[in-house]
Amino acid sequence: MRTAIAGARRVVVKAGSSSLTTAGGAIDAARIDALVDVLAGWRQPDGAKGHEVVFVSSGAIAAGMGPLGLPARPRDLAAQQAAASVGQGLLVARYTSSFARYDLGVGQVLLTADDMMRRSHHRNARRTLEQLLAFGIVPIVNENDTVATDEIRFGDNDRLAALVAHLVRADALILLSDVDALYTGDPRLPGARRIENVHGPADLEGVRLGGSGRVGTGGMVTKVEAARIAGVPVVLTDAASAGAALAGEDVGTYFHPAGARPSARRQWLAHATTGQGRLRLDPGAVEAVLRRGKSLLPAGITGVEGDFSAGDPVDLYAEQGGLVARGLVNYDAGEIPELMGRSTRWLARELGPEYEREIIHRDDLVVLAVTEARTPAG
Ligand SMILES: Nc1ncnc2c1ncn2[C@@H]1O[C@H](COP(=O)(O)OP(=O)(O)O)[C@@H](O)[C@H]1O
Ligand SMILES: N[C@@H](CCC(=O)OP(=O)(O)O)C(=O)O
Repeated sequence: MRTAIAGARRVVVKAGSSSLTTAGGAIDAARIDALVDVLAGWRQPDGAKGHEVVFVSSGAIAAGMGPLGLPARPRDLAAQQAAASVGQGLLVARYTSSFARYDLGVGQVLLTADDMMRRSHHRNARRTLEQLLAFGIVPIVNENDTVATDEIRFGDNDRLAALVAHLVRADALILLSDVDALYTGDPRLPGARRIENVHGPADLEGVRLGGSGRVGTGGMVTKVEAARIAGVPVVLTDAASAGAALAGEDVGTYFHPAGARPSARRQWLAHATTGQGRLRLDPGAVEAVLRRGKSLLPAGITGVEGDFSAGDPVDLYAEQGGLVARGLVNYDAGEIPELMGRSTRWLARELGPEYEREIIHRDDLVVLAVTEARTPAG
């Protein structure tokens, strides 16, 4: 029995395109109803409130294929977006009537990677989701496919689901695919064995994470990555096992979270943002940030790259080494060269007391690497 799942009060459940649509590019109404039966049953056990579910649903592009007469999942972005536009409406209409069988309302929430990255959008999305849950609504989340460009798209919904789990501080994440577990290799090939538990990267050594199926994207790679960043217990299984997974039964693959859950702010910084520039750190600063949990001061900076503004996330690199950390910077890129290598006391005396502040405060820093960043002197 997986007690962390059985005892969860708020879960994010994500279903892939392959679990929701038919080969012909239409919504699979029977499978949607079966899934909604499970979610509604879990959401209101014996009519009691207190269980909350946020549902991340893929399938917009796949559901739009049939109505548009597309024989296969389109490859070009404009056609994908057109299909998603048609399919998303059909999907939500289907969820609305399916959940209505249980007197449950649904609310559509469409998010972009950019919404996840911008702190104000992120906060706003959290408020909306919390409010929907407080109203007893089941939020149905998908990527806002029609506005996302290729460069900034999630593409698959696995990472989006992990970020939504952070956003709503869920207790667990359930990823539903067309395969009932992670296997040692593509289960369509002979010899593949089910992996029951993943405690860390060592359990994935030698595992072949093959490509995706007929209509999905990303295959197992994005699911394993989502499980790594979720910060909460994750079960990967198929839609037919959703009820058993929510009950904490031994189905699918259970990814155990690594260590204590980081703060919401650090989870956001590490997984939802991308660095808008780089700062190079001398060995002493690497050591201070990496091992002593200190703020980054101007004295430890040896280089600045990129064009960022105060408040942006920037990546911190060792002088000749790898990525060390990411943080929200307190200065514009153009201001940093004259501060680099100076003590805060010198800066306050020469430039004024407002220059006494750190480049990045330790509360706004998240460590991203431990070993590679060690410098010879570090
Ligand atoms: N090691 C593996 N374990 C399980 N499934 C795998 C593995 N390698 C490749 N796959 C394939 O990944 C597919 C699921 O990925 P995908 O189509 O992206 O799903 P979804 O649409 O549910 O997000 C499965 O159909 C399976 O054939
Ligand atoms: N936002 C897209 C998701 C794309 C996709 O294929 O995702 P998935 O099936 O989860 O790998 C859609 O709704 O079609």
